[in-house]
Amino acid sequence: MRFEDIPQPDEVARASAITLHESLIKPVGSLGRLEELGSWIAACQGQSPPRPFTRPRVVVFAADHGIARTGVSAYPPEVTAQLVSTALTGGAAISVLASSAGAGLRVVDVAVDSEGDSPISEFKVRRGSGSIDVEDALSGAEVLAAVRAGMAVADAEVDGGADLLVAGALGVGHTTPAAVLVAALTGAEPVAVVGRGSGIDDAIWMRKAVAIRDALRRARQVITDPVALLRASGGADLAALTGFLAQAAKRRTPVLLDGLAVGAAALVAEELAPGARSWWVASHLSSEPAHTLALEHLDLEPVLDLGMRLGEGAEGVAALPLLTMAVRVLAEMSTHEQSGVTGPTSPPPPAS
Ligand SMILES: Cc1cc2ncn([C@H]3O[C@H](COP(=O)(O)O)[C@@H](O)[C@H]3O)c2cc1C
Ligand SMILES: O=C(O)c1cccnc1
Repeated sequence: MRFEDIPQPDEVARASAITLHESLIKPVGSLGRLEELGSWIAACQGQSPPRPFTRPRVVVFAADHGIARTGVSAYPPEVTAQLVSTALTGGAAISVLASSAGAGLRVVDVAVDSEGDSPISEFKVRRGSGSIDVEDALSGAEVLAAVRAGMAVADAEVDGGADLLVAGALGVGHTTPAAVLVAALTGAEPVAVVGRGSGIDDAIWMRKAVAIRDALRRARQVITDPVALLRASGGADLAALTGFLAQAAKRRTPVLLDGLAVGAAALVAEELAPGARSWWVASHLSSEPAHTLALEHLDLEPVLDLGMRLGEGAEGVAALPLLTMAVRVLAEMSTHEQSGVTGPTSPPPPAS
């Protein structure tokens, strides 16, 4: 599986937004990163000024992980299903943050270890995953089903009018496979990617480091094949996120990336769909060390550094209000000409 011909954002629209910024009533460049973000959205939409968002959507992929049974998380595996229910009824961090930022929330159960069908389990590929220190996370058929599920959700969201996507993941234990994917794709040593996840103590940290070392040994055998890597060392959430991020790019839809799990999937998605990263912005730098490595590898500069380490889309949606501001600046601010405000005494330096 490979995504050919990922389109690129429209550089004419980006240049036009940069020129528009120079004519607005503010010293040139004075809105800093907001200017760059606004121009990026103009490029993604292919028009300057860009349209303010009408349907931003947070999509959170939920899954359990076999490795969690070996004791690599601060919380027991049943918490995943409980968190999914809470996210749906409005009490989770992402429920509150998405609602505050004016974004709709969709939770997709791709492999939660729970019984029965529910409206969010349409794309469920299995319950949990294999314990990646000793076995594959998924079968060959399951990994393809999960990647395709992510693609189908991206298509459904874009067809439903989503004009900005935020990707998130929820699942006890997922910082372990995410760290393994990052180490595999960046060449980092196991110890450099072990983070505190959900708040683990030193004893759990040691177990997690061993699990990551053992899983990485297996991962390195399939390093050149992104789908095989997801099968061996990922999980259904990470695979679905990979499909989601690649397909969003294919559909010319900008995405705000979340924390470690999404950063790891983004690394895999860029391997499968070269150039897809032009459609993504890193919202926040997680305090997970592997997240820093993933963003450096992707050459993505995080917008925020608030000391968050949560995932579940919360880190991703945190930058949405800033992105909304960035778009509205271009769409609504007056130019010197419109307002009669005198421009600079000397011509502005060329935009960098
Ligand atoms: C109550 C609660 C809410 C969360 N929201 C996100 N996570 C985050 O922590 C988990 C990953 O960390 P680890 O790999 O250490 O298990 C994931 O569920 C992730 O989404 C949560 C974790 C908990 C416990
Ligand atoms: O960045 C993440 O995705 C993350 C970090 C800590 C715990 N859970 C998730």
